[in-house]
Amino acid sequence: MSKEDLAVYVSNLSYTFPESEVPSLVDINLEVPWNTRTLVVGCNGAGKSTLLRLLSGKHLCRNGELLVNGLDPFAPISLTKKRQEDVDVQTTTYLGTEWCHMTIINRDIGVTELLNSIGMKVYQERCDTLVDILDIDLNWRMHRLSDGQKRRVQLAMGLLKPWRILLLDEVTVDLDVICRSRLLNFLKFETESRKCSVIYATHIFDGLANWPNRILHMDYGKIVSDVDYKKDIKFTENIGDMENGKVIKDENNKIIISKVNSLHPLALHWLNNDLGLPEL
Ligand SMILES: Nc1ncnc2c1ncn2[C@@H]1O[C@H](COP(=O)(O)OP(=O)(O)OP(=O)(O)O)[C@@H](O)[C@H]1O
Repeated sequence: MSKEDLAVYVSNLSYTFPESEVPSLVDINLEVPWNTRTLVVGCNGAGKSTLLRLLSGKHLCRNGELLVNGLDPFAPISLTKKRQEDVDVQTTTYLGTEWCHMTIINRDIGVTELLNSIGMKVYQERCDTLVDILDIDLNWRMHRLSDGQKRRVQLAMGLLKPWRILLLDEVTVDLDVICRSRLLNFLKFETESRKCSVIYATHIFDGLANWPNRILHMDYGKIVSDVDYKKDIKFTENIGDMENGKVIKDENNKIIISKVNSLHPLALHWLNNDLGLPEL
């Protein structure tokens, strides 16, 4: 497959912020196919946001090559030749945590007005779905919302227009477990039903089993592990006399994860009860 036909193609990409002497990304090589969900994992400062922001065209890449949907993400829209099939689709949608702190969002403005301003009527069916799964009340006023409620509005706005590549930068951190799980299901459905891919950087792994196709581990600006979820990972009841939640590699280099103690099912159970919903 040619690099233009991939969702994302990155070759020998290094990036140093203008104010910095140390590179934030070092020789990144990455190919992301269509209809995939990639998780990006790493310590604070590992380079996850920098990578996602470069993919979204927020910073100019000077060292290396970067293509998103076959296009240079930093090139002005007027110079990019969109394919006919992409005319009604956004190439990238980047959703980061900073949105909720913008003054414009924290005004006395209604959710319906905000959604209308970005084309709610054009995407009415998608809008209804998003309002439903994110449990949004269209009468909400932004300045009176909790952080998690603002986040849900951000997600509904960000996901309203269909995108080819969705870059999620830890935006699910303040969602409750039900909302997060519905959102993840929606994104899974999207990637399975139309031409798109999701790259999701997170520190929260509860409820993510069976979601990704691939997991990238970043450290000091480099991709240090690249794991195929189906091929390279196996969950098992227990590994010999090892404690819960341990990880080993077997003789074929497959990653074996033993049973994990998690409070996630309990939280999900309680919140489903609170909302009068059946167990998923
Ligand atoms: N605007 C900036 N100017 C200079 N250096 C920066 C800037 N933004 C980030 N960095 C540096 O780049 C490196 C990677 O940061 P990045 O935000 O990509 O990490 P991250 O993996 O997303 O971390 P976190 O999990 O904390 O969000 C860090 O060393 C950080 O200090």
